[in-house]
Amino acid sequence: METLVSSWFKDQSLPENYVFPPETRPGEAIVPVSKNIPIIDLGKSVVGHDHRNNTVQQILNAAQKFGFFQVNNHGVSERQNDYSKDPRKGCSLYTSSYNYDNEEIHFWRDNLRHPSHPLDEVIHRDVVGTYSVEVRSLSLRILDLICEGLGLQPGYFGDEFTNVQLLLVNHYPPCPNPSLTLGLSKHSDPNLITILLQGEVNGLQVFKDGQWIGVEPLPSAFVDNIGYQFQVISNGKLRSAEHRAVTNSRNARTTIVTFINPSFSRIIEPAKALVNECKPPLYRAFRYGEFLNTYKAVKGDTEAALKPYKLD
Ligand SMILES: O=C(O)CCC(=O)C(=O)O
Ligand SMILES: [Fe+2]
Repeated sequence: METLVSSWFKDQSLPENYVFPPETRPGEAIVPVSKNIPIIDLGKSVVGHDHRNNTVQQILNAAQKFGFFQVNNHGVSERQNDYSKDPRKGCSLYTSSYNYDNEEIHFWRDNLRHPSHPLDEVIHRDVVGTYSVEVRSLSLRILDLICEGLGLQPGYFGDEFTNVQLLLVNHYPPCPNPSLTLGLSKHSDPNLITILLQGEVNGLQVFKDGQWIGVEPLPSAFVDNIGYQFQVISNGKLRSAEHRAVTNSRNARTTIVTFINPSFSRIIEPAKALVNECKPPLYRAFRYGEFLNTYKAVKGDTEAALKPYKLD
């Protein structure tokens, strides 16, 4: 395994193979934190029909407009999580990305990847197990609220749409030259929906209308974003927004990511209820595993990822 950035960054200037080309590096431009990405109080969705409808509308609007929103009063308990490496259990600790060997330029981050559902594969069962169960139920709750807004039946995303759940920890050490490199380059997430604990250090940015906007770090809130699969299933109604992680020279940043994924063999296609003569399907059916191969091959080219599946 390549050495983690965390173990060598201190006495170094930025190595050549972390310098992004001018068109993709963050540069010196200041990206303001946006107050427009909605922060939704999920507690309100349980106190009566009107509040619930209102929450559904807020989430749906955010998922359509930004592909991103934050939720608080989400029911996930606050706790300090402690993760470690266990090669026997499919838990992996690596630097940059799983594709290190094929990268021309590396990301300024270390990463821990951890299977978190089904639970019999889990280590640290008490801490990671509880966290995973709680975040899973939050994800399914958000999915149900979105289903309600889209006109899909509750539970639409049961079974094979959601049964692979991954937990990743990103660690971005302080960086000697944040303007030249990235923690993660521009991408959309390949999965159905992502639930991210951003912590208190700024760094997540969303690409909206040709501009980068910062996502406000709110330690007690979860950031939620729509993945490619949800864009397809919603027949283009929801957007899988492009985003990236920038670094900074002062503070290390650690984020905890939960990816909710379909199983590899699950057929993904626009939901029948969202397709009719006026709204023909925008995408052909494919298996999730097939998409993942395309996603890996196009190396973060967000246009190219869905291209083979688009119908004219
Ligand atoms: O660490 C972050 O802020 C973003 C992480 C992310 O986008 C990802 O892991 O896909
Ligand atoms: Fe992402």
